[in-house]
Amino acid sequence: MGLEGVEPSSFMADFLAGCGGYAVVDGGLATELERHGQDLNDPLWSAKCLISFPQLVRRVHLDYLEAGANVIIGASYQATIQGFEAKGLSIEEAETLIKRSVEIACEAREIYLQRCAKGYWDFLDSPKIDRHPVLVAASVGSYGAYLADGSEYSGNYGASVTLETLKEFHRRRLQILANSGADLIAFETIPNKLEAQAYVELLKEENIDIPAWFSFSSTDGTNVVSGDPITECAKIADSCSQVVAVGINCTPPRLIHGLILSIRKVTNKPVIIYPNSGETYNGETKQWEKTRGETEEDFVSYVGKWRDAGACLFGGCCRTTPNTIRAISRALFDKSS
Ligand code: MET
Ligand SMILES: [Zn+2]
Repeated sequence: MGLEGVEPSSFMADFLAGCGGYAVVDGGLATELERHGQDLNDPLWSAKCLISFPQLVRRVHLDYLEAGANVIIGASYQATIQGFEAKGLSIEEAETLIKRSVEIACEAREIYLQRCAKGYWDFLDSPKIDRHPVLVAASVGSYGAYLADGSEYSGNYGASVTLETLKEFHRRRLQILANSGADLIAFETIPNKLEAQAYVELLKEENIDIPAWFSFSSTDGTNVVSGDPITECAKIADSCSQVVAVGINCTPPRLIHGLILSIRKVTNKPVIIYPNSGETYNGETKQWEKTRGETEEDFVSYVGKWRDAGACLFGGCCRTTPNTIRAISRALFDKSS
């Protein structure tokens, strides 16, 4: 799609209008791959399946589209050149796999749209299914996600990691993803201000010509995981004309309402939210722990509140499934439920 001749702000406004005012984002990708039997306890996490089981990645994207997603996020969250090299792959192979993550999502969209065109879904009860637009977002996970040592959830990289370190780490993958056929870049689970700043500078320096969203994560409802205030992080996103949505992902549902209100104090850009299930990830044991996890119904009962607070794009992150996305879609669009 790209941005040639299109103002970033109208890109998102047009898309949201085409979706009926609000857009549905997909749910947890890694979660679904695991539910289908994949062991992702690996530094590459979901990106491991780009090597071992790409058909399953495509199937999961398709499941989310069938559940009502207007945006599917590719499997590049933890796909990095450095990570693939550590597995013995060449730089060329690593770059091909990163690009492949977007191609797989585009293939799923193609299959889905063909099925819609054939009227395959006529019997389904979703009135918007034959006309909902679909965007493919290329995922960029944080430097901490690559380290796979839990620092993705602390945002604490230590003093030796500077703005330049982060820019150099992200530069090449971002170039590849920007030229992969994706409609936009999803900077996800951003843990601190420094990394948001690095992304803003890279978007400019590399003349990236597709839009982006910035999505932060929080464990206290006021700050992102590093302790940097969400308002300061959202201001950095607001300063970049290429950013078409700002929001929160992989954060417990109960914290989302307050975070939407804080973000809206500092930006008029559309707000995107895709919370996790409310369980907590233990970086040491690499397990999700049910502290006060919400049920699917609890999660969905929040959707109206989040919409009233001003969010426009809604999905799920870790531990959410196509059922969560189907329920979100119904809550947003089906007046009878
Ligand atoms: C830790 S957040 C992960 C986000 C990514 N889009 C996924 O669902 O796998
Ligand atoms: Zn997540």
